[in-house]
Amino acid sequence: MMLAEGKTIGIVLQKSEASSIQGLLTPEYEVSPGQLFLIKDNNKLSLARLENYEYINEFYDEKIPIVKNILSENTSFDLLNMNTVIKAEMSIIKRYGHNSSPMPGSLIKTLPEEKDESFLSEFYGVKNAADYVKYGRLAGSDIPLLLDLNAVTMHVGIFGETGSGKSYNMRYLIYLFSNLKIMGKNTALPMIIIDANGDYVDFSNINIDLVSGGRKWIKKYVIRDPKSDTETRLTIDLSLFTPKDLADFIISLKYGGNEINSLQSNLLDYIISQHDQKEYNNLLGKEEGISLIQQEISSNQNLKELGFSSSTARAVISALEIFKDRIVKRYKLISNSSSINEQILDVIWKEKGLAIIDFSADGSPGVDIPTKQLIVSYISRLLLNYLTKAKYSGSQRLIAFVIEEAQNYIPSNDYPISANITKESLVTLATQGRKFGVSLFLVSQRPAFVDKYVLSMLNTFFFHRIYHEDLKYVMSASGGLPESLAKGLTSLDTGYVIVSGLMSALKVPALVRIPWDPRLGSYAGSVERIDRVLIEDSSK
Ligand SMILES: Nc1ncnc2c1ncn2[C@@H]1O[C@H](COP(=O)(O)OP(=O)(O)OP(=O)(O)O)[C@@H](O)[C@H]1O
Repeated sequence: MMLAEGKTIGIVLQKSEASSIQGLLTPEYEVSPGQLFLIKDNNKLSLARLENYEYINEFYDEKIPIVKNILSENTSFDLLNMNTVIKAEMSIIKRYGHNSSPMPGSLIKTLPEEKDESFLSEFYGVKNAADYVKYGRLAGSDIPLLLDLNAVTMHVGIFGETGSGKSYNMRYLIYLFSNLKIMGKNTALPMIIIDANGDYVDFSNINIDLVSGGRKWIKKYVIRDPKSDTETRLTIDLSLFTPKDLADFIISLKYGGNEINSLQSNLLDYIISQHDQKEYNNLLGKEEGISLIQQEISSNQNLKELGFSSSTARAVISALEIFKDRIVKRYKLISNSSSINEQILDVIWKEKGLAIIDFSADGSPGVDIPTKQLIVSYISRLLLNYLTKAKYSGSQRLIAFVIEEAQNYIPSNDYPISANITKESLVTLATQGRKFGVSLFLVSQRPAFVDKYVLSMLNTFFFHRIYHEDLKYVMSASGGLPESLAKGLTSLDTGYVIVSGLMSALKVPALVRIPWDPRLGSYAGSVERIDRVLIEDSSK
């Protein structure tokens, strides 16, 4: 079958190295770097990406006196217009059933308007386009990019500066992954989302219909008293942590999360280690339990021998007091029957569920970063335990874990936040996840501040407009982008994204437009238009 083609807009004039060609395009057609075109050499079709272009005029040559003359004439602009063409540099990124590069004289064509499944299968060279998720539109065309769900466990990064459209993109992805149709069956990707700013909470109530196509279970978790039956209080189970993790956490909480006094932490580690793991929730999750531990410290005769001074002991007792006030009394975070546990993960798997952990100021008022880290670490451990057990008992499962503001959980060394409790468990998830069926989606405004090792384990990227300082990290994490796309990355319009990596059926980085859908667009985290807010009637 012959692939459909679009309008002819230019001609190839020269072919250089292996996949590089030069051509002329009509100036009537607006082009942008990174855009894709079909090249037709007799009956051989190739797909090419526009790398560079410039508008040139036939009079453009400073040495010719005519230029001076025409510039003083009124009609000069018309003249210039008439004789202007676009000189384009392109590279061939795909050849359809042949191995040659287009010869001079080949036609340059826009992508066709056609987008039925047989066309898409042929265009991308895949067996059956219906097995893929149709995402956005290739820039300058109506053709969706096909995403391969099979590569989702190779982890995904979504990066872009504030306001570049990350949350909208994530909402769009959640929407797509919530309404999958595979071999005629409705299904969805089970997901747990760390929602930093309440960007997804509406999916659990007012906009539940957008995500319930393939799901039978959707829940929002908060760290306060639930206000309605669509909310569940989040509680966690401390027996998943080691005494060292807990000691570090409790001591660091006292110092705002950024410092650990190792003597104090060692002392508390020693005390917690005296107890069975099953007791941790009763001991550290209840006021009485904490009093018991405090007494154990103050009455322990061995501490001096072990090298701990009484002032260290007093400091640990006061750290436990802070932990009690905040984690136990205020957040009521710890429970033997935690509200997210392996049974719930099983439900999330079976019902293709969506769990939204609302870390916004509304869902988790006043909750500090160390506590959020404890929760993220807890969920990572739970996920790995659950999926590992499932795998060893012979059944492959899959749960995606979306982490917004990833720099707070797996910071690079340059980022002034310590995150020992999450870093290790997330690195394990990233490395082991593929085997056991975890798919990490890391979302961040500042990829430069995300741990390099974890960045290197992501294999699919959605790059929105990024800060100049992040360019270097983005380039190295993604294994390089073609210059045409890289140079536009810091000025990309909102609504455009560069998709690269294993999930993309195009195999090479592509510039994609994410269509705006007002139903997906109105949500808690979106910025209101200031001008509209200002003219709203304040007496209402
Ligand atoms: N695909 C799109 N098409 C048109 N407009 C868009 C698109 N995506 C986002 N926008 C606009 O850009 C605004 C910012 O988008 P969004 O909130 O997704 O950015 P963000 O990168 O998540 O920002 P932040 O990091 O501050 O959360 C949206 O409120 C919306 O008005």
